[in-house]
Amino acid sequence: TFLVKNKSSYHEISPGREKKRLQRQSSGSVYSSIHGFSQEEIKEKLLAFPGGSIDLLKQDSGIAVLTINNPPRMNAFSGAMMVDLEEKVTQLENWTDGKGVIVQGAAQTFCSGSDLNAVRAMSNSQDGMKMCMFMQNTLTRLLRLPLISVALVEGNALGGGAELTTACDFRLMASGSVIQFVHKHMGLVPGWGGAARLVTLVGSRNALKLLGGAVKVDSELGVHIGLADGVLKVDLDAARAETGLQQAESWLSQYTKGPAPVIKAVKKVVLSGRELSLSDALRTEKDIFGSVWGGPANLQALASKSKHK
Ligand SMILES: CCCC(=O)SCCNC(=O)CCNC(=O)[C@H](O)C(C)(C)COP(=O)(O)OP(=O)(O)OC[C@H]1O[C@@H](n2cnc3c(N)ncnc32)[C@H](O)[C@@H]1OP(=O)(O)O
Repeated sequence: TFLVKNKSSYHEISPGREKKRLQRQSSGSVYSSIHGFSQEEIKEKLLAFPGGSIDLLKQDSGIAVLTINNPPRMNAFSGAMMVDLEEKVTQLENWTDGKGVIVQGAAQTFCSGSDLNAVRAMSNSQDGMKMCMFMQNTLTRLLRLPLISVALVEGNALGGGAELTTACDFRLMASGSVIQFVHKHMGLVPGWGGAARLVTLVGSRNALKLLGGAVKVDSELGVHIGLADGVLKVDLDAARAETGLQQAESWLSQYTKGPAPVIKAVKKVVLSGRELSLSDALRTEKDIFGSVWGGPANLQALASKSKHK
């Protein structure tokens, strides 16, 4: 009963609105002081809820591993982890040699969303809105990184954890794993940008079914509706079996082979095509093209007279 999305839809935006949107996009974030939002004020409040960490491992391969690490709470996001994630995204934005990033949960489960203890303590609507704006900013910057990103989903990705998976370019699901937007059961809707991104990924009708029914999306359904890009193999021979992370790294490396400036340029042209109006995307593509034309990788390819057989 789910729609299989096979083409994107486009809509027109007025020039004034588009200009404002582009200005905001150039900083990567959605909200700033012009929206009455203070990043530092909410950071201070979030830091009152400690526990867990977000761990970043940058590897020589150009692929980083970002781990949501709070196993005693099924990798739920404490306030401190929200702040930590923002800091790690800043580090990834500044990683010159980076090409890709894998987002995973510690201890073979992805993430169970917001830490419910922090949610209870911040249940007034002002704090909730500020937390929502903070996480939208961070997850939007994660999706806009000039790196190809993959969510490696093992175990459960629930609530905010499901939203986090949509802030990556791709999702790989282990068999037995589940992505579930449980928000309705909590009397909520997604607030970390997950609904907007879900509509882009699976279309509005499938998104309505997933949110309205709080549907448990397993790997089969995930692939069917285009939410998941692949299923991790289970090899019963433990000696030969690759871990989920190893499989995700080899899957991602198909797309990250080559010099970092070229891979970053690939991500940037796709990002502008995804987010901008056609004429703005074309102008942005021209600028990005200009950044690689005549560059070292381009000159080397020309000198080697390579054939693409
Ligand atoms: C805009 C953001 C919206 C949101 O993200 S709202 C939060 C949505 N997430 C949830 O409601 C998840 C609730 N948790 C669950 O459904 C289950 O715990 C879950 C993840 C399926 C795992 O089930 P089980 O394997 O049976 O394990 P369990 O229930 O005994 O959990 C182990 C320990 O983890 C804790 N935990 C799990 N999810 C949590 C959360 N989100 N916040 C805070 N603590 C959480 C759980 O309380 C338990 O702790 P303890 O061992 O009882 O001390």
